[in-house]
Amino acid sequence: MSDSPSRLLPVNVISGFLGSGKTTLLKAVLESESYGDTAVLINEYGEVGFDNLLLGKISEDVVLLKSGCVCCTIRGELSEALLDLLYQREEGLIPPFKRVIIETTGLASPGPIASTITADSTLRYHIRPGATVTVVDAINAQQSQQDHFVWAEQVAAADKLVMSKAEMATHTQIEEVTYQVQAINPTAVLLGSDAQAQPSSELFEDGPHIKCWKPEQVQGWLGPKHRKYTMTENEHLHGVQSFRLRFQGAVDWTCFGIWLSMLLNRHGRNILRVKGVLHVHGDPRPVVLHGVQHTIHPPEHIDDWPKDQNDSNLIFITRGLDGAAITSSLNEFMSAISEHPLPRILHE
Ligand SMILES: Nc1nc2c(ncn2[C@@H]2O[C@H](COP(=O)(O)OP(=O)(O)OP(=O)(O)O)[C@@H](O)[C@H]2O)c(=O)[nH]1
Repeated sequence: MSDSPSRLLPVNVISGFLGSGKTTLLKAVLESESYGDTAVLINEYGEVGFDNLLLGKISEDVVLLKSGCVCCTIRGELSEALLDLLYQREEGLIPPFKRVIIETTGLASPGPIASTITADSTLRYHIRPGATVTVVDAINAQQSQQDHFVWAEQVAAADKLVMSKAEMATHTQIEEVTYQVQAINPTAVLLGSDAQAQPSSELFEDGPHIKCWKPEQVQGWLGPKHRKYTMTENEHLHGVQSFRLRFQGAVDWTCFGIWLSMLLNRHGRNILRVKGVLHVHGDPRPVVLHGVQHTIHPPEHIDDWPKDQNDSNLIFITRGLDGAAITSSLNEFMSAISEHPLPRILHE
């Protein structure tokens, strides 16, 4: 294959802080006719990949990267996964594809993905960095910028920015978030929720950063207020941990919902993300639950349990709160108020 830029396959990135709406965007992209020939890599932080369950019926060939962060701890695995996709395509083992989309973890800085591609002596003759689309959560942008430096890196590295959850935000919040992201990245096009619900064929068109991205440049884009850009391995993961709650037995939904609302109300700043599937009393279908900082999104049903199992699994990504404390709080609360037999709750 020639290495002229137009012949190289673009590797596009969907970035955005935890719970901002990356998978929601990816799902819409994969449903759109413009993106039928796309290979997908998903990188999740935490032990259990979950996004592929939600995407399962749309794209059964999704490749899950190992738990860890694609911008630092598993860069080698990213190269291998890309090489493997190219090999399978060449051998006709998977349908031909014209682009790759990587959904990063909400804690990853997207920039190093481009360096991973261009530094690899094989990859760089077949693929090239494509556009980065960063999803910005209108409700949580301010808190996330204040608490997590990587939020600004994600915004700075974007060719396009998509503002999610605008319909949940006030007019003032939207204006503030617009100002906030344009101050960091004035050249990126800022798109609204429409772009997330119905992504256009231009969404991943090459943008201003593609030909010139270098990690040090992020410092320039972020301006003097921000600390010097010195990404060390795992630095941005400092203090962040993930664990999984597993329930043996059905859950009392009302009781669980009250507990979770109280928990996020009190500790939402340090509960960066909760997501998972619950088996609730009296409902044969799995209930999908999403919590993002102080917000609990409306639960959704999916049709089937994966692989004939119906265990509830919830992944927590927290800062300074451990699994034992949260499990014990849930056990105590459920024992005190639930009228149903209690499930056995384990954290792993
Ligand atoms: N109301 C509303 N909800 C949204 C929007 N975008 C995403 N959500 C909800 O936000 C929650 C998290 O969305 P995801 O797409 O899973 O977010 P994510 O960025 O992939 O999450 P992580 O991979 O865990 O970082 C889900 O309940 C979505 O339905 C939006 O524009 N409006």
